Amino acid sequence: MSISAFMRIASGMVLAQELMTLTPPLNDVEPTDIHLLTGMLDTMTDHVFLLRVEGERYRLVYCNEAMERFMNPTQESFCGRFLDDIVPDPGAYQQVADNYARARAVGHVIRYEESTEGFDAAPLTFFETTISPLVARDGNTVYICGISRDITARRSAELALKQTNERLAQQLAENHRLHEILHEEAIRDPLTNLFNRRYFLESLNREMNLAQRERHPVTLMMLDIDHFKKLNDQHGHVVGDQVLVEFSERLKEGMRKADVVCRWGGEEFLIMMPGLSQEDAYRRMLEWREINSPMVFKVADQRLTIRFSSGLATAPQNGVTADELITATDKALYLAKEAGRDQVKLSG
Ligand SMILES: Nc1nc2c(ncn2[C@@H]2O[C@H](COP(=O)(O)OP(=O)(O)OP(=O)(O)O)[C@@H](O)[C@H]2O)c(=O)[nH]1
Repeated sequence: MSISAFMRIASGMVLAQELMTLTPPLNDVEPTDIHLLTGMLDTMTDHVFLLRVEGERYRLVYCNEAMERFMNPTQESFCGRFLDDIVPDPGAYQQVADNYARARAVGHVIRYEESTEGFDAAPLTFFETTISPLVARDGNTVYICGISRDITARRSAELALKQTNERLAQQLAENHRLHEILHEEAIRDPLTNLFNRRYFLESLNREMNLAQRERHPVTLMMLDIDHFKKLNDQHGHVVGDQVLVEFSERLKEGMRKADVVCRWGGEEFLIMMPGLSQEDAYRRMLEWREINSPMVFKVADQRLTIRFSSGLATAPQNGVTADELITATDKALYLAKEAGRDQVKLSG
């Protein structure tokens, strides 16, 4: 007979003796029942153990073969040792002891997850453990019996799944961010960051339909920097670009949130003002001009002064489609240019 087989039989006998000599007795248990039981327990892959309660300490009096092999590969004597000796790490021991105290307090089976972190000579493994207090007739808990199932593989799979999910969530957020950037780039003019022509036309068509249904006005205003070619010729294209950027900023600052400000092309800007009558839009434009015309910039140590012309047209009186309204606005702007520039003209 091998040493380990002998030890298993001895362990069964120890358990039988343990349970039979209890005062007061645990139950009407026969030694043959115990041998049968330990034989069965040794066929299990789960860890089965029995701890005797000795004051505040727990002494391991039985563990099945699977647990013995796992915890004690050197085959040194394992049963009979106190738990605080088997689990030397105070934090890890406290966790185990807390669970036992909880089971003793509630007086029935409890289940929890634990790991071998802080255990002596055991590889890091995760267990799902079920323990039960065995209570003697006098009401005292004399044993804690338990069964631990190795859930390391499940835990690893769960962890891998969690990590995969986190990665996917990150990827999704990144895709969303890129999508937003692409969308922004698709609707904005790269130099001035104002809305581009395509976005403006989409918005205007939508707004015109809504305005028709709800019977509210939509006013368009077109602005064009006067003699911009001259500015470019005198100061260079780069300075011209800076003027366009600065002019766009001031334009945005002066408009309402609901207004759509667009770079229509070159040095031409188009603004949609939903719900604003021509009179109100005109008044606002004059107020804005008071502050901003002439517009003075300091670009590359030079003081530049620009002036601009604008035209206003309002739906429905100057046009009921987007095309009609833009044409009317363009004509009003042309009138302003024809009249000597640096002014606002109304359509019709
Ligand atoms: N710097 C710069 N210049 C531009 C840009 N787009 C168009 N332009 C210039 O804007 C100028 C527009 O000139 P014109 O259409 O003759 O208009 P203008 O000189 O402002 O004359 P009026 O509008 O009649 O007052 C041209 O010289 C274009 O090259 C741009 O993105 N950057």
